[in-house]
Amino acid sequence: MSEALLEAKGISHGFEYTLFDDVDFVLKATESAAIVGRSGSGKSTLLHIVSTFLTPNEGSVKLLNKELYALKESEIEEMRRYEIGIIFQFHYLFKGMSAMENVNVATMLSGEEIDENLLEKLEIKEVMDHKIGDLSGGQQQRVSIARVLSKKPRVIFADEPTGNLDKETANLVMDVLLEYTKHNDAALLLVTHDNEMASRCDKTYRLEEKQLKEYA
Ligand SMILES: Nc1ncnc2c1ncn2[C@@H]1O[C@H](COP(=O)(O)OP(=O)(O)OP(=O)(O)O)[C@@H](O)[C@H]1O
Repeated sequence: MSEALLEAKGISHGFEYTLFDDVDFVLKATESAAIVGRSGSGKSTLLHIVSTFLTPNEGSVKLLNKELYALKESEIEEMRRYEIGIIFQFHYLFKGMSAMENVNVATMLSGEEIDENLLEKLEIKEVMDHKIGDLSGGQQQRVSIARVLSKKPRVIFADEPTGNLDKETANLVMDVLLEYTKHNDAALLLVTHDNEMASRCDKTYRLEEKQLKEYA
């Protein structure tokens, strides 16, 4: 059986009111899972909790066999830099640099070669020498995905990775993310409003009534 890369136990969190209560969640190697739910139900908050960015009010998160919120800040930084890939709506691209220079930063960290195939699949190969600021929002989003995958992360967290893409491009991005996950013994957790993209994952969960329920 595949090993668990992410294990969340008894997670409760909220701000003015409780968003979710006593949530358990496991994600295994090669597995992809989507979280859907109404706007404001707490999907992004849950994603932040399991991806190192927010300590829950209650519960524990084990990521790559490390008890997340017992780690020192420097260990968490290390994990973000080398072991996990984060694709959030706001992407952290360096605006003044070209797309290729941005991806180079990641390959320098991973010690991997730039995967030309990946750039081709994401349909950004032709624009890699353009400055980030000269690319469209959707192109920038795909450059940020190329950069994250070039790092060869073991777990990928994505918040609306296909949010501002047309359907065809969205499917292409999903192809790339799912293929990466299977071929690299990695895991993918994504938050989306797009049921069609969610249904392409191995598992779909809905956050409702303060619980995470798996879709049949
Ligand atoms: N740092 C914070 N401080 C206070 N309230 C917050 C904070 N972060 C999120 N919230 C609140 O928690 C609730 C859930 O937000 P969250 O972004 O997790 O929902 P979501 O399900 O991802 O929504 P959407 O689908 O609209 O992106 C919202 O009411 C939001 O205002």
